[in-house]
Parts: sequence; C-alpha cells; structure tokens
Amino acid sequence: MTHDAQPTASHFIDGQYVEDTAGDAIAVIYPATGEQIATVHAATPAIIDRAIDSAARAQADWAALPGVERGRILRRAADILRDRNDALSRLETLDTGKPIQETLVADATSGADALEYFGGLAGDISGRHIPLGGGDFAYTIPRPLGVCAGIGAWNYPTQIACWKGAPALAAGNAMVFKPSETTPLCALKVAEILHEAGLPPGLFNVIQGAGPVGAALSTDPRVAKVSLTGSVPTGRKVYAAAAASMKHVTMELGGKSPLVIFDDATLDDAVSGAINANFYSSGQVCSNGTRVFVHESVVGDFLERLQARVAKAVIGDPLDPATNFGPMTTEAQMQIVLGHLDTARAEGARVVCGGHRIERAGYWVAPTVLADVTDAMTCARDEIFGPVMSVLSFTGEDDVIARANDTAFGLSAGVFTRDIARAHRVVAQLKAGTAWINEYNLTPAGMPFGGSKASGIGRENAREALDHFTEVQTVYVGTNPVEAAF
Ligand SMILES: NC(=O)C1=CN([C@@H]2O[C@H](COP(=O)(O)OP(=O)(O)OC[C@H]3O[C@@H](n4cnc5c(N)ncnc54)[C@H](O)[C@@H]3O)[C@@H](O)[C@H]2O)C=CC1
Repeated sequence: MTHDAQPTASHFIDGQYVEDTAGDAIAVIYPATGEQIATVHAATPAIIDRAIDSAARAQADWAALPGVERGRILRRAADILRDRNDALSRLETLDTGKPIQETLVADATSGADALEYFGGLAGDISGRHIPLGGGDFAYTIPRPLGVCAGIGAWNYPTQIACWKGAPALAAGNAMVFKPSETTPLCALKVAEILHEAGLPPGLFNVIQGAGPVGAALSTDPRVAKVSLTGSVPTGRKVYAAAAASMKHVTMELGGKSPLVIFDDATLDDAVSGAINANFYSSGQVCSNGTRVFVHESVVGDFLERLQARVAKAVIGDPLDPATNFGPMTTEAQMQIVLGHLDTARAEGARVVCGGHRIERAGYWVAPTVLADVTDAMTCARDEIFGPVMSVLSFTGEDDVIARANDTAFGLSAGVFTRDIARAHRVVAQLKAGTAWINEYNLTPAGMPFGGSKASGIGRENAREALDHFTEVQTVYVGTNPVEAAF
C-alpha cells in the first residue's frame, strides 16, 4: 500500500482490518496511468463465513437500540467523512480515475449526505395503527431484515457503500458489503469511519472479491437481502440466486436513458444537461441520458453549441483540480467503448467529435458525440458505459415518447422545455424510475432513485429505501369475547 490514506488490509470484519493472503491477489490500478497502487486479496470461504457470522451476531443488539441512538452514530460518521473529504476524494480518484474535481463533490460528500439523511430518519421509523371496529385494532411494526449483503459497481465506490449501508443500518440491519473488484479501497474507509463513529463491531463488514464472492453472499442462507448495483446480466443472476432462499432484493442496474430536448428549450441549458448526462465520470454513470433526442428544428444549432463546449473539456491528470474529464476505470471497459465506436461508424453514425482513444498512458477515450443516429443502431440500443452521446432528431411529441420508451431499460429520463404543461405531460408517459425536468443526473439523498423494467427493482435513498430494508409485522389486537363455531 503506497498512499497514507489507504486501507491497511483487504477486508474489514468485526470492527478491524483483516488480511488473508490465501485469497486470489487483485491488483488495484490507477486508471490514469495504468500503475498498480495496491493489492487486495479476494475473500476465501473462511473470510466470507467470518464476515456473515460476525454480522449475524451483532445485528440483534443493534436492532434493539432506539433508532435515535443508531442515527447518532450514522450522523457522526457523516461528519467524519466530510472532515476527511480531501483524503477520501484523493483515494477515490486513485481507485477510479475520476477527476478530483468530481470526487470532491460527488463521492464521500454524497455518502455523507446519505448517512446524515438516514441518521435523521432512524428515530422516526414507525408503524401504522389500523382501527378495525368494535374496539379491535391492528398495528404494524417495521422490522429489520437481519444480515443484508451489498454488492457494488466500480463507478461510485464510496457512494454505493453509503447508499446501501446507511438505510440498512438505520433500520437495524447489519451489512456485509462487497465492492467491485476493480475499485476495492474506499468501501474499507467507509467501514473504518463508521466504526470510529461508534458503530459496534460486525455491523458493517467489507470483504473483497469478484463474482464468486458476490455469488456466495447471494446464496448464503444467513443473508436476508441482497442489494446490488451492477449490470443487467449480473442483476439477473443475483436475483435468481436470491430467489432460491426467498431473499429480498434491490437491483440498481444499467440503462439507456432518453433525454428529450424540445424546440422551446433554453438551448444552452439543454447543452449543459446533455453534457452532465453523458460525460460526468467519463460516462460511467448508470442513469446517463445517452439517447439525446433533439427537435429537428434545433438539432443543428444544438450540435454546434455542444461541439464548442466539448472542445473545452480539460483532459489531463485527474489529481489536478483543473481537470474535468478523466479516463475509463478499467482497460476492459475502454476496449468495450472503443468496440462500440467502431460499430457506430460501421452502422452510419457521424462522429461530431471524439470517437477515438486518447494516446497517453492509462485508459482514455475522448468525449464523443455521434450524430445522425437512428433508433436501430447499436449505439442507440446498448448501454455503452463510456463517454459516448448519441444524438437523434425528432418531429412530434407522441412520436418521441414512443421512441424514448422503445427500450428494455427504464432507469431514467430527462426533458428540456419551457412549456411546463408539456414537461409534466411528457414525463408522465416516460417509463423511467427517475425523470428530470430542465436538469439531469441530480440525486439528492431525500429523493427515491431506481429503475423500471430491466433497470431494476426497488429504490435507493429517501423513505422508500427504509421500506426496502424492513418488513412489516402486523399485529391484530382483539378486545372482545372470542367467538367460535363450537
Ligand atoms: N442503477 C444504478 O444505480 C447503477 C447501475 N450501474 C450499472 O452497473 C454496471 C457497471 O458496473 P459493473 O461493476 O461493470 O457491473 P457488474 O455487473 O459487472 O458487477 C457489479 C458487481 O457485481 C459483482 N458480481 C459479478 N457477478 C456476480 C454474481 N454472479 N453474483 C454476485 N455478484 C456478482 C461484481 O463483482 C461487482 O461487484 C452498468 O451496467 C451500470 O449501468 C452502475 C452504477 C449505478
């Protein structure tokens, strides 16, 4: 381990760092240079067992605490995350390659927001009272599920650990979290900080590894729920594995979301929206609006302004605060994106800018805008998960709604227009878990976030996430003499 703020071992179990070099070595690469910055080891079956076992032992006492006491610990952890934002952001940049300009505002800070939000709500978890007539009544108790597994993607390692951990812990559960094998470091820091804030040992354990470790968590009978952020194919596998033991699931999966720009939109805002919907984190954002439908009367103007803005991207050392565009997180993902660019050209898309690898050490793809894209092209159908915007033109409102919905995904959508009636009419018809009007990709902790159709099940953030980390026990209370047939 070469940097001060780095975690000191591969796993964090029962309140402490744990190493077990018997597990496969996983090289942690700084994507901006291709340099190896750390090594972690995949969890062996013994480590997996230890993590689940310690979580199971700690959970009942945690659940028995008053919610305000659980919440106080989460809020303290939020403060520590904010205090250490600089060091944590640097580590996140080294792990993911995302520019420090982004990690300073969207990773530990977003995690802190979730911890603060759910810390506040923890004291307000309550059931319902249901009057039944004749003096009888029922009430409900939202009960924690027990041990929950969290499995993360590579793009927002700190945020994903907190978005899953905060509501799980607030509701009285324990969590075993497995980060993506390509970005393993920051979830360990989240565990360290939670325990420093007073979380009793065992309640947030982090173990490393790739698919097989995630699969072991998804099938273990001691695990009551799996919350996954990942691709649709992985989601299908994890959902199926969880079904065998009837586990609860939350699935935050991929997308191919539409962003619709009407002819009355404030065009510079729409261009900003399209940039935020495609190039943040070099396009490695699940909710990205990668199918940008622009009204035919403004598409020329839109492309001209967009091209001028993309030319201003500062591509360079991600640790330099001036840089606002970084590399892909992995070499494999860079190759996937470059393959998509070849296919797009072959299918007739016009490259307005970018369209190639940037020749420097590490895994860089230039911010790319494709025009003259049609609905049938692969770049308009498949999730690319890279800095590739496809621009399509449209004529009528009904037509663009039908085209926007013609996808198996349903994660997000956006609309730019100054006509408020149209904005609400259109989003009401878009099959997407989250829609933005005259904005894009903002996900505050108090707002539910998640997907429809193949993009997922359940919601993260807001009160909805607490519902997904609890189950209701109903109690009927009789207050009258008991009647019976005989
Ligand atoms: N909806 C959302 O909130 C978000 C969705 N994503 C989606 O995530 C994907 C990119 O992330 P990746 O890390 O490539 O996804 P991935 O699906 O390859 O991996 C996700 C996680 O699942 C684990 N995994 C793989 N196979 C497994 C198995 N059989 N059982 C259990 N766990 C398994 C991986 O080790 C990793 O931790 C994209 O499709 C993206 O859209 C990314 C961020 C947010």
